[in-house]
Amino acid sequence: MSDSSVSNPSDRVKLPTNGDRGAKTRQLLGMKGAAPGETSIWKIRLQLMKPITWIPLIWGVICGAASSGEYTWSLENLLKIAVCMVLSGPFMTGYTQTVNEYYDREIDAINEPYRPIPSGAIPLSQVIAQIIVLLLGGIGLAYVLDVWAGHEFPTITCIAIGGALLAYIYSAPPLKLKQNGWLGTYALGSSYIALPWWTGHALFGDLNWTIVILTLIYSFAGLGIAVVNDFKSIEGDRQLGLKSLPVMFGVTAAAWICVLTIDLFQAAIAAYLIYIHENLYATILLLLIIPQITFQDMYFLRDPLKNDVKYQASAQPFLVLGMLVTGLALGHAGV
Ligand SMILES: C/C(=C\COP(=O)(O)OP(=O)(O)O)CCC[C@H](C)CCC[C@H](C)CCCC(C)C
Repeated sequence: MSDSSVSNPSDRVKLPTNGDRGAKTRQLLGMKGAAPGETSIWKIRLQLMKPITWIPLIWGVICGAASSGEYTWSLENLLKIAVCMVLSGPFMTGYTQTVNEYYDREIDAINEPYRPIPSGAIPLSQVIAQIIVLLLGGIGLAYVLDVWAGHEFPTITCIAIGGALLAYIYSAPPLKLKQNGWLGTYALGSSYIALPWWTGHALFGDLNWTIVILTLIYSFAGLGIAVVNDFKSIEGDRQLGLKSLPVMFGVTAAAWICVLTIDLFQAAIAAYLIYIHENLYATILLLLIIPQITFQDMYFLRDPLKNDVKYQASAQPFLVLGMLVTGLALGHAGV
C-alpha cells in the first residue's frame, strides 16, 4: 500500500469528544475503544507502540533477574534492570506492536478504523521509519547490556534478534503465525514469558538449558492466556479464515483448552519445584492456582464470550505472582 492511501487525514479523522478522558487514556495506551483524532505525532507514535502491552515483558525481566539468583540491590543493578525494562518494553514490544499495526492496517480499517494507520493520522513511511528506529535501537541496547554484563557471547543481542524475527513472522505474510491458533498463541505466550525471562536471567547470571526449557513449558500457560483474548473476535476471525482455537474447536471446547493449559502447566512447574526441594515456593505457587480455578469456574467457563475480560482482570494477577514466586524459587535453588 502506498502512502497516498493515508495522505488526507483530515477527511477521515474524527475530532475527540469533549471530556472523554477514559477514551483518551485508552488511546495513549493503545487499548481498544480509544478516542480518535489525536494530532500530536509523538502521541500517535506512542499509540502505535501500545504501552499497555509492555507490562508483561517488563515483568518477565524481573522474574528472570530473580531466577538468576545473582540479583543484589545495588545502584548498578537497578540501572541495569531499568535499561533492560526499556529494552523489552518500549523498544522490543514497541517494535512488535508497530509491525503488527502495519500489517493489520487493512483489517483494522474495518474493525478499528480509529487506529492511527487506518485513520490516516500517520503516513506509512513514518510507520516504517518508526519500526526501523525501534528495531535498531533495541538491538543496540541489547548489545550495550551484553557488554555491561561482561558477556563473551552476546546472549541478550541474540534474544532480541530472535524476538524481532518471531515478531515479524507473527504479523507479516507469508507465515503470519497469528492466523494459526496453536502456533500464534504459543508464539505470543512464549514471547511474553520465556523471552524476557531469559533476558533478565542472562543479564545477572548464566542462562542455561534448564531455565530455557522450564520457561518454554511455562509459556504454555501463556498460550492459555493468549487464547482467552480470541473469544472476543470469534465471528470476525471465522469470516476472515483465521484459525483461532475458538474458531477451530468451538467456544466450550476452546474455553476448556484454555483453562487446562493455564492450570496444568503452572501445576507442572510447581511439581518441578517440589522435585528440586523448593517445597515452600511450590506450595505458594499451587495456592496461587486456586483463585485462578475459582475465577475460571465463576466467570470464564460459564460464559467465555461475556466474561473474558472480567476473568483476565481477576485471575491474571495470581498467574503473574506465580511467575515471580517461580523465579525466586529457581534463584534460591541455584538452578
Ligand atoms: C503483536 C502481538 C500481539 C497482537 O496480536 P493480534 O494482532 O492477534 O491482536 P490485536 O488484534 O489485539 O492487535 C505480540 C506478538 C509477540 C511476538 C510473537 C513476539 C514478541 C517478541 C518480543 C517483543 C521480543 C522481546 C525480546 C526482549 C525481551 C529482548
